Amino acid sequence: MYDLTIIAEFEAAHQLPDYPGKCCRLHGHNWKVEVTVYGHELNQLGMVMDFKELKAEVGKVIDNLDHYFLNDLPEFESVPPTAEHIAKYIYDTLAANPAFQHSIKVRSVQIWESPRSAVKYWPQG
Ligand SMILES: Nc1nc2c(c(=O)[nH]1)N=C([C@H](O)[C@H](O)COP(=O)(O)OP(=O)(O)OP(=O)(O)O)CN2
Ligand SMILES: [Zn+2]
Repeated sequence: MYDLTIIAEFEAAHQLPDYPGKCCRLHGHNWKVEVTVYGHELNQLGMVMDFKELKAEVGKVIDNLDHYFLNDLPEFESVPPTAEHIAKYIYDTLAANPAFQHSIKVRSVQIWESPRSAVKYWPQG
């Protein structure tokens, strides 16, 4: 089995309305996103998947978040845009992509809100 990991970044603002501290105010982060996919079959190039292709698929999801006020997006209408919910949104969107439903699957999505704080999401089971 092979795990492939790529790192992407986006910039976005959010606020956590019920948060008992300064994060209830509008502020932004440079979010770092680590996506890990896995597979055991290698193609004729000796790759599970070209990093370039993986970055492109992740980039399509990140484009939905980049330079937005996350609270305004439909994805965060009923849940707050915490790192937990953002990680799950990226995971679920990638996992719904046919490119990741056969020999290559999404293992986890880790979101870094700052160099000292991260959340990793993967489904149970
Ligand atoms: N589990 C989570 N905890 C917090 C989240 C989150 O999404 N999941 N988010 C926040 C806020 O967004 C806040 O912006 C970040 O808080 P914090 O790490 O405290 O930010 P600082 O840059 O001030 O970090 P320091 O290390 O304290 O300087 C809060 N918690
Ligand atoms: Zn924040």
